[in-house]
Amino acid sequence: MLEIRDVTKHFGERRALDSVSFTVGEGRLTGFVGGNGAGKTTTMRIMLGVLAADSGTVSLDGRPLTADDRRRFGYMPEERGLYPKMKVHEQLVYLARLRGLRAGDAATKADDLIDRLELTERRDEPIEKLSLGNQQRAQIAAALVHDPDVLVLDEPFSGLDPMAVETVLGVLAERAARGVPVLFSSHQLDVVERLCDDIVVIAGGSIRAAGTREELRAANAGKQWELQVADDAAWVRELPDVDVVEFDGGYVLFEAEPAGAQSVLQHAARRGEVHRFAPRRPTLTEIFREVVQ
Ligand SMILES: Nc1ncnc2c1ncn2[C@@H]1O[C@H](COP(=O)(O)OP(=O)(O)OP(=O)(O)O)[C@@H](O)[C@H]1O
Repeated sequence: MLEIRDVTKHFGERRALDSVSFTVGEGRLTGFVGGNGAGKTTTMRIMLGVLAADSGTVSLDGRPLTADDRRRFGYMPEERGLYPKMKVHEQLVYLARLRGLRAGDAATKADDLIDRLELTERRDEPIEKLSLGNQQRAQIAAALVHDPDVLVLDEPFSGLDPMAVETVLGVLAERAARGVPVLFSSHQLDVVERLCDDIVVIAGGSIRAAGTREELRAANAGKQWELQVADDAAWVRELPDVDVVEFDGGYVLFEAEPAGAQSVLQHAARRGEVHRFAPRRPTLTEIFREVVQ
């Protein structure tokens, strides 16, 4: 498990991170979401040891991280850093060799990733000749080629078309399934919501929410309830302490305290058939809006 605890970082007078703590569990795909300037890149750089924290710790399986541990990390930095003139396969082999792989292994792993990330036809082209989306795939391959023990990826999905997002997701999910903790930042809340086991939300340099997708949705469920009945549900409007938010025939979305909601259910049951009654779970976009305020 990768753990960041109480990390604070200033740039001059400006506090970029304020006592940031969260964990990335083994085999968990963890999405790190936050608006521009929220502190994602700074947090990731500190995890990788590219930047020093003012205070706080980063540990792996309960021990402070060492330089050796970090050699076993796969990192995709915000500033993409492949050699423009080097060919895709050549570049990946070079990086794998730097990380200590033997020539034969490096070549096999490079070719596997090139195939998995659908770059086969670009294998022997220089990076600078690739489209931006394909350069991005090559960057992801570069972070994975030495079979890292931990993955930290800054915006791996930016600039990818929906098909490429699926391809990359598949590759990351495979690594997670082997037990690798995977942390990636993203602005694409729909991707994070669909894919992640765990979600960490940061705003203004502090963590605003963290947990499994379901925990976050349950914790932020608020006071909204959904009711679906067989007949017209206009009567809900007449009840005290209930605010109807949306209404369509037999469907009502309303706000109420738990006791008020139970009273709506009792009314509904007395009147006829109840098809559905449940607290409404917010989407990640709604939670995000709520917690970053
Ligand atoms: N090297 C630096 N010098 C001064 N300020 C910095 C530096 N790096 C980051 N900051 C500031 O720290 C804060 C956090 O920035 P960071 O890049 O970590 O945010 P982010 O969440 O990655 O944003 P984005 O999604 O826009 O990349 C911002 O206010 C930023 O201006």
